[in-house]
Amino acid sequence: MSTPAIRAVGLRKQFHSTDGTPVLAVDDVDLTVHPGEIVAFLGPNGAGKTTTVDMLLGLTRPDAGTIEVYGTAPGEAVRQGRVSAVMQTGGLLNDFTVEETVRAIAALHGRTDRVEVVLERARLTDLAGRRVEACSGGEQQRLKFALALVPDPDLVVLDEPTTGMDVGARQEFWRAMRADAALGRTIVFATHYLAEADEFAERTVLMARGRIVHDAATADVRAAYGGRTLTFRPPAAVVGADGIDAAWLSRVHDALAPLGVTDVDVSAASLETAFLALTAELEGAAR
Ligand SMILES: Nc1ncnc2c1ncn2[C@@H]1O[C@H](COP(=O)(O)OP(=O)(O)OP(=O)(O)O)[C@@H](O)[C@H]1O
Repeated sequence: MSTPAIRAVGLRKQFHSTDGTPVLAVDDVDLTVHPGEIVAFLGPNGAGKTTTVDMLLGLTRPDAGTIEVYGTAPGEAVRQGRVSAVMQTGGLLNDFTVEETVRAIAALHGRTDRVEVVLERARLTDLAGRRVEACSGGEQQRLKFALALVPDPDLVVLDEPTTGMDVGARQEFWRAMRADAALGRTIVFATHYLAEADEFAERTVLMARGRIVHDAATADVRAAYGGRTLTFRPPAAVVGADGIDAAWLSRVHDALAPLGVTDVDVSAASLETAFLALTAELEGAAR
């Protein structure tokens, strides 16, 4: 069996909040990721995703446990160019163009031969001459992705790379990632969004309160946690400016209760659902 891309055993990290209360950010995490896997770390705010990622990159030292990346200490793997990261925050120089930024980092790595290919992989070739400050948030994240690819790493770690992007930019980002991953790179990313794990990762590690609570094929995690929502359209006559007529809704509740249906929820379609429906409609109309 080849050396695992990541091997963590009994990882633990504790912080102290401002009032001195201990916070166990990562609590006894065991994790093995094999080369070529695409793994999502999924979990709510404060689950411990970023702390785990930081330990993976050698940015934070665990209080207990061990972590190896390709059989060596994380910091060493980063120095060897085997691991790169796309972090939530982090500096890009506003006055540089996209291409100048990539060239500068490529020169530092002694890999100026990689400039064209990484621009292409991050779908930035057409934006090469644009100044960083004129790039959208999504384009700047793709630029960070391009920079991460410069040393041709075996493993790319992304910490919530699409936070703050609109749906279109998110999809563009993942298109670039997916094309690159198809070439065999190992990818680990942290996200809040089940949809991102669902679309992109073959394996999902679900974290909550510092622990791994589920680690399985994404399809299985979806089946266990995704749930299903049944939606229906009420007749127009019961929908007014203030929403659905309360008496009518109460009759719906009464009718459904004997069937064992609970948590009947009336909500506006999410932005994502609405966006996808709209684009499908537009594509349909264009055909
Ligand atoms: N430097 C720090 N000092 C004190 N507490 C910290 C520190 N870093 C993280 N924590 C705490 O550790 C816990 C885990 O945080 P972490 O950032 O790893 O979670 P996360 O899953 O990445 O969350 P998010 O999705 O919000 O980024 C949280 O309760 C957080 O407040």
